[in-house]
Amino acid sequence: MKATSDWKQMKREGDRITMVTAYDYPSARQSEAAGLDTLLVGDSLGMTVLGYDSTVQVTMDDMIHHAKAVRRGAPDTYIVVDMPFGSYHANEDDAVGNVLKLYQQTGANAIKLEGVGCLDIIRRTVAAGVPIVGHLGLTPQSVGVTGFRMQAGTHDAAMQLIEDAKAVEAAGACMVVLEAIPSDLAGKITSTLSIPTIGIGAGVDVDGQVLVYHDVLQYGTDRLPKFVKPYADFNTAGVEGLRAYAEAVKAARFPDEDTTYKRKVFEE
Ligand SMILES: Nc1nc(=O)c2c([nH]1)NC[C@@H]1CN(c3ccc(C(=O)N[C@@H](CCC(=O)O)C(=O)O)cc3)CN21
Ligand SMILES: CC(C)C(=O)C(=O)O
Ligand SMILES: [Mg+2]
Repeated sequence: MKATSDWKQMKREGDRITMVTAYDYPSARQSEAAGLDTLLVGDSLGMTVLGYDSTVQVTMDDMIHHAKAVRRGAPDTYIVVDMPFGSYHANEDDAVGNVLKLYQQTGANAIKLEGVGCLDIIRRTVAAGVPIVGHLGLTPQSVGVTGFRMQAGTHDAAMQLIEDAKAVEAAGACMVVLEAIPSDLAGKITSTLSIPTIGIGAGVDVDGQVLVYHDVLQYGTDRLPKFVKPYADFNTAGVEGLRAYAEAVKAARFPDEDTTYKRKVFEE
C-alpha cells in the first residue's frame, strides 16, 4: 500500500498517480486488482449508486457505510474518503469532530474536503494526525451556486485559484484534486505546488488523474461529463446478460443439469 509520504515523491519523480472512485466491495476489489494507486470513496456515490441528482443529499452515515465496504474490498490500497455536504461547515469544532470520526470509523488513509473555506479545519485535523486532500475548481457540493460547469475561466478567477491552491498546501494538505478547470491553469498550479495535483477535467499537465468508476466503465450512467473517456461498457454487458438470463428462465433452459441438486429424496 502507498503511504501519504509517497505522493510527493511520485510527483518529484514524474510518476503519474492513478485514482478512481470506488463505492462498495466489488468496485473496490476490481480497483485493487487493477493496481490503482489510490481509491476515492467520493460523495458522488449519492449520484452514481443512490440515484440522487447531486451530492448534497449524502450524509456522514452514507459515507461511513460505503467507505467501510470499500476498505473491506481493498485492504491493501490507499483510500481517500470525502467529507459530505453539511458535515464541515456549521461550526469548526463539529467539523473537526466529523473528520476524526470518518477517519477513525472507516479505516481511510486520508479525508477530502471541498473548497478553500476550510483551511482552519485542514490545519487542525492535520495537526491531529489525519492526512487531508483538498479539492478546488468545480466543487460539486456548491452545485446550487456554481452549477456543474467549468470553473476559473477568467484571468482573475484563475489567479485566485492559484492562491487558493497555495493556501490549501500551506494548511497541510497532502494532495489536491483540481476539477473542471482550464488545462493551462491546472499546469500552472501543478508547477507551483510541491504536493501532487490530481485532475478530473483539468487536462494532462497535472500529477495524476481521477475519474468516477461508473463513468470509466459506463455502468448505470447515460450522460457523461465532457472530461470522461470510457474504457468499458458495463451498461451493454449488463443488460445483455440480464436479458439472456430472463429468456433462459422463460424457455426453461435455466436451471439446467449442472445447476440442479439431483439427490432423490422420494421413492419412485
Ligand atoms: N458520474 C459522475 N461523474 C462525475 O464526474 C461527477 C459526478 N457524477 N457527480 C459529481 C460531480 C458532477 N460532475 C460534473 C457533471 C457534469 C459536468 C458537465 O458535463 N458539464 C458540462 C455542462 C456545463 C453546463 O451545464 O453549462 C460541461 O460541458 O462542462 C461536469 C462535472 C463531476 N462529478
Ligand atoms: C469527482 C471526485 C473528485 C469526487 O469528489 C467524487 O467522486 O465525489
Ligand atoms: Mg466528491
